[in-house]
Amino acid sequence: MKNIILASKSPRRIEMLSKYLENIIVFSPDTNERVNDLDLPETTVMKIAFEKAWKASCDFEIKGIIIAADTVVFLHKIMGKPKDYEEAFSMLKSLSGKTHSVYTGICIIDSENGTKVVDYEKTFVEFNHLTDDFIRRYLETGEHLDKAGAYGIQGFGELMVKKIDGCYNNVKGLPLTKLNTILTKHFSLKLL
Ligand SMILES: Cc1cn([C@H]2C[C@H](O)[C@@H](COP(=O)(O)OP(=O)(O)OP(=O)(O)O)O2)c(=O)[nH]c1=O
Repeated sequence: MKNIILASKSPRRIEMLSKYLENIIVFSPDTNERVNDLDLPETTVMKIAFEKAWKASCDFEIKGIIIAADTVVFLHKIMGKPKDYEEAFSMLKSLSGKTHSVYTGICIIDSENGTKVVDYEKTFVEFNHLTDDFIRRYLETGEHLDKAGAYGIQGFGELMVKKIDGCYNNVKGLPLTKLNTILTKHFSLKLL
């Protein structure tokens, strides 16, 4: 059995993958996640996921199947993790009462034989109308800090969601169904 290396520091990605694969090795590559406003969200997430996996394949001495991902929220523009309270507030205000999409790019590289696959998943999320008071109380929880679009669907952010269309785990940062399909098809590895 090959080593499975998750190139991520995201606790959600670690938890989701560990549910299916024992003894995954976690390595967090040092990458510069630069977003160009003019790029398409799908191109952006696939490019950043590739950079994370590629950097891990270059920098990590242990070889194996490397899995990396990147998530953004998209509504008229790409939203990554908010840099401060004001940006988080304005992100949630702009998402209020509307449907946005969440894109996660995934990249899998077998650093033993060079096989590489890059893909993405898209999920639509419709938000309720959010009052300024609700947004302020939500931001007080601090949950938004390390999350694209300034919310976590798996946490208190669930109170904002009116409807979701697509893969739930994709919103949390790892589209497990798509990942399983790719691992089975190209890497002879089944999650279950
Ligand atoms: C929209 C949304 C995002 N997120 C998270 C998933 C990602 O971890 C994060 C977006 O940041 P990313 O840059 O995709 O990932 P990361 O910096 O957390 O981890 P790493 O680069 O080391 O793999 O937002 C949620 O947990 N819940 C949500 O509902």
